[in-house]
Amino acid sequence: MSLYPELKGLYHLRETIGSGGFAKVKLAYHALTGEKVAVKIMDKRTLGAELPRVTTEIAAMKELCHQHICKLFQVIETDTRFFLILEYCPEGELFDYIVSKDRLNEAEARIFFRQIVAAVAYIHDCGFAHRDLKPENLLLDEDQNIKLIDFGLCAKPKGGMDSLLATLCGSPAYAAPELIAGRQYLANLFQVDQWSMGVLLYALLCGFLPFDDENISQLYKKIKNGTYTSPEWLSEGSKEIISQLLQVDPKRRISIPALLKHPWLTKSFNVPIEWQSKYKKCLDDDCITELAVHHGKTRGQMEEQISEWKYDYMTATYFLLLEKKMKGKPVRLL
Ligand SMILES: CN(C)C[C@H]1CC[C@H](N2C(=O)N(C)Cc3cnc4ccc(-c5cc(Cl)c(O)c(Cl)c5)nc4c32)CC1
Repeated sequence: MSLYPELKGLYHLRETIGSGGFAKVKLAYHALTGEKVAVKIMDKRTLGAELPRVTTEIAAMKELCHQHICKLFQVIETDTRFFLILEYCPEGELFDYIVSKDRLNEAEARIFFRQIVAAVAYIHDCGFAHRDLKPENLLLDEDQNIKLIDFGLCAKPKGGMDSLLATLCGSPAYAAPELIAGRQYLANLFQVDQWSMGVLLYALLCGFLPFDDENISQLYKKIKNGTYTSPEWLSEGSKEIISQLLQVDPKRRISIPALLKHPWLTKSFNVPIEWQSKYKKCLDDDCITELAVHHGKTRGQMEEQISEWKYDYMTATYFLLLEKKMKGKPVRLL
């Protein structure tokens, strides 16, 4: 009797590979392709007040499709549980990688940080702010590429623009000055990710945090004043980009467009960061053909069904066939 009958025949569950907060993450094999996936299992009873984080994460991940963001393949909801079927990242957390190497040299930190900036540029372009960027939320795939996870705290401020304007139309007399500032208020919501990337880059290059203190109010004081020290091994270039990210005033903090072409990031690459998604908008013919043959449907019927993006088993099978193709494996269902 399988513990999770909802997965029977669809996914072959293996060991637990991690747990975080209100979730357990297990390795599994997608039955039709044999591809490895990560299954994030959450029990609705223990979620309680955290439930909105799950619906936020699912809604956000359904809209995000990028080479440096952990892909959501399928959502299974029962009356007691959520199952998120996710892209498997065998090399685990970037956090553990930094700890294992004490700290990274500039060249290695640059490779990782370019991928992190690309992922953040993409989610900002999609209208989302992640708001929880840290090494624990950056995983590594089999080629040591960055995969951003955990969208439970992300916000879609642009979506908030309407409610922002509604507030002003409603009772402007009670609206705070930053609400009236409107555009600037929204821009600042996105700037929080730049600050976190500054802390991230510092951690990559130093192996410890710029702002740290056992006493939480001392820690807040350091953050609010932006006071941190730079170890002697940091180059002038590294110190300069970190200081542009760790600007206390969000208006003075470097913007994503400026970051994408910053000399510290383009050094030895000599090209601005290619942040756009490498996934094509149109459907992949080989995958559609293989799915149509396997399900005894026409290509047209298959394209119509996939285009509904129901995040059901069919969506997962399409994405995993595409993963196989991108890894140079045969586009075949078992
Ligand atoms: C401490 N964290 C907040 C949670 C921790 C849970 C295990 C996970 N993991 C590991 O710790 N390995 C060691 C292996 C591993 C392999 N592939 C994974 C693929 C996806 C995810 C994942 C986990 C969560 Cl909580 C998500 O929200 C999303 Cl969108 C994705 N975790 C994976 C994962 C890393 C993060």
